[in-house]
Amino acid sequence: MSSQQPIRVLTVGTGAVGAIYSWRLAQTCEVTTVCRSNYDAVKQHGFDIESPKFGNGIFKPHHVVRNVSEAKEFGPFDYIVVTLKALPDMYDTADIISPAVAEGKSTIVLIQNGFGIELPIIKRFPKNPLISIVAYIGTSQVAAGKIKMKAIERLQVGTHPASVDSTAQCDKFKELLTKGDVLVEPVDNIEQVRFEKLFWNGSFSPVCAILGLNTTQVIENEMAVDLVRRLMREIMTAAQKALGIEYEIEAQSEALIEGTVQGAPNYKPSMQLDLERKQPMEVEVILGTALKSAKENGLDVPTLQAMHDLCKSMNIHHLKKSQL
Ligand SMILES: NC(=O)C1=CN([C@@H]2O[C@H](COP(=O)(O)OP(=O)(O)OC[C@H]3O[C@@H](n4cnc5c(N)ncnc54)[C@H](OP(=O)(O)O)[C@@H]3O)[C@@H](O)[C@H]2O)C=CC1
Ligand SMILES: CC(C)(CO)C(=O)C(=O)O
Repeated sequence: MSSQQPIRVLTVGTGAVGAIYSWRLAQTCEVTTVCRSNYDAVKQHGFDIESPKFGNGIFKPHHVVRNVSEAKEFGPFDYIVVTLKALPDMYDTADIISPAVAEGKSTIVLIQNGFGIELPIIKRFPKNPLISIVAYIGTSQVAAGKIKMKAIERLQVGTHPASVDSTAQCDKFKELLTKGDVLVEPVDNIEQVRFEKLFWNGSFSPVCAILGLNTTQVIENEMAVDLVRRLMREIMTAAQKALGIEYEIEAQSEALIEGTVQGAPNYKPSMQLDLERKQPMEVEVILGTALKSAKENGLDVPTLQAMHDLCKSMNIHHLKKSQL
């Protein structure tokens, strides 16, 4: 990166999360956003963002394009930030970003939920640096280009052991985020962080989604919250085997439920919002990879298996309906 050149960022999948972090990075970088259904709204008016943390404002990216091929004229990009939903059963993220990836040069940044999302990218672009980010944020695109964010925001940022050494690129990216007032928490073991996020995302999210109940309604329903507990226990047991870490399974499950009572009342997880909108849920990266890991380690996880199959069935149903 020369000091004369701006740092160029391409965001692919600029919805709720992509809009927020594109905005924060645009404080120091030249940002191009790939917008799909929100293209016309964003091209004309920019993103209209409401955020108790960052303030309210209109964010006009430096360039707004319809797809990654169109973005190429504004590259080469130092960072390609992926904020698509992680849906490996629906599309191949590597295919989508490939027109903009300069071999060995562009750093690929994943800001997505799920465990194991890095491996297909590393396989396809083995020479490119990779940064893996887990987001704790509540943000939603309520109309095309209109983003509403809740107060709390934090990113856990790390590199992946299977990628080329990406330390320098990761350090620079953390600096850019921090300059945009993002709360950055560096992490050494991103796989552990991603698996541990499944304790909540793999339990509350599918139960809220399938039952159509928010977090408080689930917690107040004895049978529903027991389902959450069983999922948490199975996913924690799977993580113990995969990561070689001992968890206080009972105590940690209860703490997560109590933490939800205090910190996320009446909350609809993103999986629930996806199902309400009849959009695909991130089933494979949230439930499927935990299930696969449990099976590889010889564990019996009946609740996780059933929840995976239920959610996957809903995805297949909505996909079929959308193709009619
Ligand atoms: N929202 C949140 O609060 C949180 C989200 N996350 C994670 O962050 C990630 C992003 O989530 P979020 O921002 O909420 O999702 P959104 O659905 O708001 O954004 C995804 C965007 O990707 C676009 N997109 C999908 N496919 C393509 C494609 N082939 N080419 C170009 N654009 C495409 C969608 O466009 P279109 O509108 O046309 O479908 C949409 O704008 C997910 O992994 C999610 O789990 C993690 C923590 C919290
Ligand atoms: C855990 C949480 C709420 C963090 O932002 C999330 O990832 C989701 O809603 O899916």
